Formats: sequence, C-alpha cells, structure tokens
Amino acid sequence: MVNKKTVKDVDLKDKKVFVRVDFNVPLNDNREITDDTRIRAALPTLQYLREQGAKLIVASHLGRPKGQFNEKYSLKPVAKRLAELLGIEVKMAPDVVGPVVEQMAQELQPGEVLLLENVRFYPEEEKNDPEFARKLARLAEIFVNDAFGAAHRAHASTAGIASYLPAVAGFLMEKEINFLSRALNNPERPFVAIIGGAKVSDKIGVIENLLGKVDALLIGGGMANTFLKAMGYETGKSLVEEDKVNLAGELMNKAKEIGVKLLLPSDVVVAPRIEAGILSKIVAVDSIPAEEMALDIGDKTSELFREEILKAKTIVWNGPMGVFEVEPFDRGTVAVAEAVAVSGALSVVGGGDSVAAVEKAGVADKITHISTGGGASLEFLEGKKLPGVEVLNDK
Ligand SMILES: Nc1ncnc2c1ncn2[C@@H]1O[C@H](COP(=O)(O)OP(=O)(O)OP(=O)(O)O)[C@@H](O)[C@H]1O
Ligand SMILES: O=C(O)[C@H](O)COP(=O)(O)O
Repeated sequence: MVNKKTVKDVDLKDKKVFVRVDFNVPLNDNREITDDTRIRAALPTLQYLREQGAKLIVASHLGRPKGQFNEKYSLKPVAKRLAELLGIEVKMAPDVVGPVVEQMAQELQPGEVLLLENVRFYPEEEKNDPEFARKLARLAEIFVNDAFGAAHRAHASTAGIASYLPAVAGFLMEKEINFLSRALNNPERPFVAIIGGAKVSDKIGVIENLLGKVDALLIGGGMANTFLKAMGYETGKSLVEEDKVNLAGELMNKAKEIGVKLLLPSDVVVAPRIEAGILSKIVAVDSIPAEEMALDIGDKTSELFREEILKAKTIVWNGPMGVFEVEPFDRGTVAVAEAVAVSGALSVVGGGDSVAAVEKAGVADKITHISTGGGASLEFLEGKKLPGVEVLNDK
C-alpha cells in the first residue's frame, strides 16, 4: 500500500485494537441482513488480528441515524452475523463510548471481539469532534482502519481517532487502494473506463479526471442522455440533467482536443415508461420519440462498446448502462458485463448498482476487483484524497 503502514507493520500481541470497518449493510424490514459482502470483506483483517493475539474493539456506522440512538440502526444483527462468520462469540456493547464500554474493552482477552454500537448514534461522530475521537481512542492502543467504504468521510472513527493512536490500514483498505491505484496510476494500456448510471452531477467529476488518464471512455445509462442532448439530439422524456448539458459539451470538446476516444450510444432502447415487459424498441439516437425515454443502450452500441472493451488491458466500470433492474432494460448492462468478464483485462467495478448488475449477469467471479466502496471508490477515481487513508501513519 502506497507508503502507509498496515497491520503487518505493528506489534499486535495483547494489544487492544480499535478496528473501524464498514458494516453498513442492507437490511430488510425484519432487520435481516440481505447482503453480507462488506462483513465478509473485513474477515481477513479481523482473523489476522485475532491470530496475532490482539483484543478487538470493532466499530462501524449503519445507515444514517442522524446522531441519535435508534434501534432500527442498531448493529445487533451485524454482531450475530459476524459471530457466525468468525465462528466465535461476538460481544455486543450497549453503547459506543462511556464507562460500561470501557469496562468491556478492558476485560477483553486476546482473540476476543467486542462490537460497539453504531458510531453515528452520536452527532460528534460525523462532526469529527476531537473530544469524541479521544473517547474512542481511550478504548484501545492501536487504530486499524479497514473501512474503505467510509474512507471518504472525515469522521471521528475514520479520521479523528488517528490523532491519538498509532494508525494503520487493514487488509481490505490495502487491497482496495492497491487495485484502484493500479488501475488509475499505472494502467496497462489500452485503459478503458465505462461510466453509466443516473447521477450525472455526482459522476461528472469522475469523467473529468478520467479523461486525462484513459485511452477510451464509454458513456452509457442515464448519464449518456445529457451528452446526447449536448450534441443537439432530441432526448424526449429521458433522464437529462439540464444544468450539466454545457459541461457535457465541454468534456466532449476536451476529449477531442487531447485525442481520447469518447464513445456515446449510437442507438438506444426507448419506451413510454419504466415498466417490466413494456413494449420497447431500438432507435438511432437521432430518432428518440418526443414522448418516450431512452432506458438502455441499443444492440449496435453494445457491440461497439464490446469491441472497445475486448481491446482493453485495464477497465474501470461505474454505473449500469440502463435501467437494469427492470427487464428488458438490462440487456445493455449484461452485454457490457459479459464483455468485461471475457476481456482478460484487469477490471475494477465499484458502486452499489454496478456491482449488483455484475452479479445479475453472473460474472462477478470474472471481475478482478469488486470494490466495497460506492462513494469512496468514486472519490478515489475523481482523484480526491480520502481522509481515512490520509490520516494513516506513513511507512
Ligand atoms: N437511461 C436511464 N434512465 C434512467 N435511469 C437509468 C438509466 N440508466 C441507468 N439508470 C439507473 O441508474 C441507477 C444507478 O445509477 P447510480 O449512478 O446510482 O450507479 P451506482 O452503480 O449505484 O453507483 P453508486 O453506488 O456510486 O451510486 C439504476 O437505478 C438505474 O436504473
Ligand atoms: O455505503 C456507503 O457508501 C458507506 O458506508 C458510506 O455511507 P454514507 O454515505 O452514509 O457516509
């Protein structure tokens, strides 16, 4: 990992270790975990710490409880799942800080695990309050940050605490940063980025930064419509971010200037509304009906994108090519996922929906690295520094 200390660089024997993880997992109405990927992803670090004889104080946020205790956001279901995965008892703290929690931390034996309650039950967490960070730090002797998914947040348990304890990265943090840096900073070429999804304003910064690094940029999904509009096409009722149309035009000019291939759909799947099984048709981008919406890339575009993807040696993908949750608007995304899977390139996929799409296409095991970070991987790709990484001790 770039110049930052990791759990391998510190003596952990008999030490109380505060491990920040991102156990912000999806729960259903019965508060059952519907996807435990993020818990599994932290296991190598937790197991290693246990094997080294450390006493683990594990902390995470869950959802956005807005700074107050709320049973709905309790980490209790996570404690249960973590215990099953580790095959040991996980003690659940009734709180995050305070004398009871301190006592529980004090009584831990080497290899034992204590899970704190949701750190966001305290408003001080998101404010990165130094006094709160100091209280967290009092529980332990070393800070391990393995919460890549929350590394773009400068909060007390992800950043502030590092002012008071030796601070090192866990294995997941190391792996995420390594793959993303490899893709971004020293990519084997051709380097192709695929950007889709719906949040144009969130991702336009990523496009800006990637333009200077990639050989080709493929834009699909809702994102593409804003660019099509900038090219002067009728986009009908499609999702378009009007206030980003000019910027999209500027980015297309920039791509031309620096000789980067920017590929947009040449055809799209249109329908009057988003509805499973609704009658849809494929039209050229200059023939989008005024009363319809572009909801997926068309077959010609899938083929065009596929050709480019198959040439790539490095691929970064964020955001689906269409409304993939609703059939038949999943076809473009599935086609792209399949192309990435057979490309043989180093491939990195990030973002909740993109990961779901890769899983839906059944090719998750063919992707080199699936990031556990949504916002965090995007900010990394934008070239921003992640506070949760910056605060770690240099080698
Ligand atoms: N043409 C389109 N029109 C409307 N919505 C679209 C279109 N194409 C994709 N979408 C929607 O975009 C959403 C995903 O976009 P989003 O930008 O959130 O991607 P993501 O992979 O989840 O990234 P992140 O986790 O960073 O938010 C999906 O719900 C999908 O239905
Ligand atoms: O799910 C995520 O992207 C992380 O857990 C961060 O959550 P947040 O956006 O609520 O800070």
